[in-house]
Amino acid sequence: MSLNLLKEFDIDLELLRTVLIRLEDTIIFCLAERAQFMTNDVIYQPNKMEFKDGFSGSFLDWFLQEVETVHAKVRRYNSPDEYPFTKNLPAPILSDLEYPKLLVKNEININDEIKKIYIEKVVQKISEHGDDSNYGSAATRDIECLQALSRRIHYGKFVAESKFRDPKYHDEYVRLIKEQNGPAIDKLLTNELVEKKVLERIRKKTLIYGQDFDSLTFEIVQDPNSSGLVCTDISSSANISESAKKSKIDSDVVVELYRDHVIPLTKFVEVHHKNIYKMSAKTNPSATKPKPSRKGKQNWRKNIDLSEVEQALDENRQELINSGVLIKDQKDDSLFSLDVLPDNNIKAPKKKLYIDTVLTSTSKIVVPGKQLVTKKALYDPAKSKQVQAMIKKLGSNQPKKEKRVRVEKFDIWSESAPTIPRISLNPNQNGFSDAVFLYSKKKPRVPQSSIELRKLITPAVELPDPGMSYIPREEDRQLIERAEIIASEMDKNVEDDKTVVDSDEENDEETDGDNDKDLPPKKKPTIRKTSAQRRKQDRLNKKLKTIAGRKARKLKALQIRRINKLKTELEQEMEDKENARKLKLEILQKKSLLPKTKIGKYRIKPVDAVVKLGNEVTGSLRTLETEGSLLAESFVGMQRRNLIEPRIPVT
Ligand SMILES: C=C(O[C@@H]1C=C(C(=O)O)C=C[C@H]1O)C(=O)O
Repeated sequence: MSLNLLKEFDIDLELLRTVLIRLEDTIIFCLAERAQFMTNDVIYQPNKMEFKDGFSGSFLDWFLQEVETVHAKVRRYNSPDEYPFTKNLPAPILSDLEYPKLLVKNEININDEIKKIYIEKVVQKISEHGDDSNYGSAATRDIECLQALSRRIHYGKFVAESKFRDPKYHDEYVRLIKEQNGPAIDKLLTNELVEKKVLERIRKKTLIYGQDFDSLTFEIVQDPNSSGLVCTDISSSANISESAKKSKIDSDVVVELYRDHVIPLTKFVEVHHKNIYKMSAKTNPSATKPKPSRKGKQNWRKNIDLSEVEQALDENRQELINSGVLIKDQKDDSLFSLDVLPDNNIKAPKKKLYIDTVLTSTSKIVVPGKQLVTKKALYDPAKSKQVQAMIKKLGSNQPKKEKRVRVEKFDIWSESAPTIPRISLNPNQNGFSDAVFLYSKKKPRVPQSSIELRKLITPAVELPDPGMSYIPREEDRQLIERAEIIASEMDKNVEDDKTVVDSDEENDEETDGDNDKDLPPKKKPTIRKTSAQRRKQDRLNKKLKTIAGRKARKLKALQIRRINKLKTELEQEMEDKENARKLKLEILQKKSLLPKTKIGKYRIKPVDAVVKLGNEVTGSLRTLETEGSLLAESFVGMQRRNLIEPRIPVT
């Protein structure tokens, strides 16, 4: 039976259940009708067909949109029990019908979920897989099935409203709604006995409606309670396997559809419909307890102020429109998510940071023992183009390159320093890096501490020579005088060396300057000439060549002579330097063996021999006192041996 919702009626639960039972038949017959056709999956897939009106979606969606547009225009969806699958339908072209306010206003619509389940789970089970091109017929049956399922499931709103008003459970509902306890509301709404009956009835109906009636035998008799006829003693002559094969639709599929989808979705709608009261329970407790109506149930609302309920419903409606589910019903992980994944768009900066370039060391100075700077990193004039051009120009009279010698690693603390062959530091001959190599491998001169020296040549306590306090021995004094002469010579030599080295450096600068002048001039850009100009130029060039040739030969001979002369001078100079260096080393060697003349700023003043002359000795020799003081002499001796620093006594 179907309710006329335009009329006020008592929203009685049993009445509502009869509507649901009636809808069972509709659904079973619609499914049986759809089962005539193959699945024709292409009608559910978007963009498989080209629509001339530019629609982009599936064939079924297009069909639904067109059908529901017409239904919307004739205000089908103003009815509280009708819900469209298509969004943004046009407004009715007829004036609105006035429906009694049975339900609080709400927008709960789960048709998307219903369509998804129908296409993916129901059609695939009631129809044979394949494509029979009956796209229009199949889609028409689909729309009938979808609309019947949608009505049945959304009837849950009426069932919920009816149960909420039941005085026996009203307070319990209000308490659970205040607590927003969805599961408890679901439990209170559930009636397992009714659900069991529904499934049994579905099974029977599907088996009977679906089977072949010709094989049935039954009595048709007058209904004693009405003028109608009824069937009795129904039996089937077909055997079981035959009847199952001929059934229009598989009863298991329909029972499964109700058990797993229709009943759960109906209760989902009931719970959500109940929840939309939650705001009223919270904000206006009095509004939740309906006052007993003086004129029976029909007028019970007239005594209650529902403005707060309306406002709460509007807020909930907005939540349901936005997300289809009330926010309080959603779990935290569906509302919030942690972004723990790395963001791949952030690319490491490719460009080297300026600070890194500033901080990287570009020094070419090699720390001895550290990783040598590679040859490439160092400028090597022997390899530069200009030098190569100059060498070519001056012919092959260049001094032969000395063989590059590598020395092995050695222990710098070993007693004997390895003999390192002398290698010229001229970058043209051995390569600047070789020179660096040698210097970095040369045994660093370990300064001998003066204490060690003293151990070598002076006893810890210098005993005064016999007669020292009076007159030193002749040979001793001569030795001291000679040492002083050598020391003064050495100082003089050091001065000379300084001047010699300076003059050498000046010479080097001069020759370098000369070299720069000899470098070949930079190329000038060539300008294209006419043939006459070229011929004239050739003639000129020939002339110049002969002149230049003569000049060049002269210049070359001069330079070659000059080279030889330079070479002998250079060798002589190198030899002198070598000798001077050897002499200097010898002197330094000898000097290093002598105790330091002084430490600190002050020299030890030479002490006159402490001796009494003949005319100073008076009186008896018995009363003669010793001259000088052993302590003082030892003190001066320690200063002389650089054990203590000579100081000027502060008086
Ligand atoms: C519809 C009702 O509420 C629930 C839903 C049912 C259904 O969808 O068939 C059946 C019983 C209840 O669990 C009802 O009580 O009749």
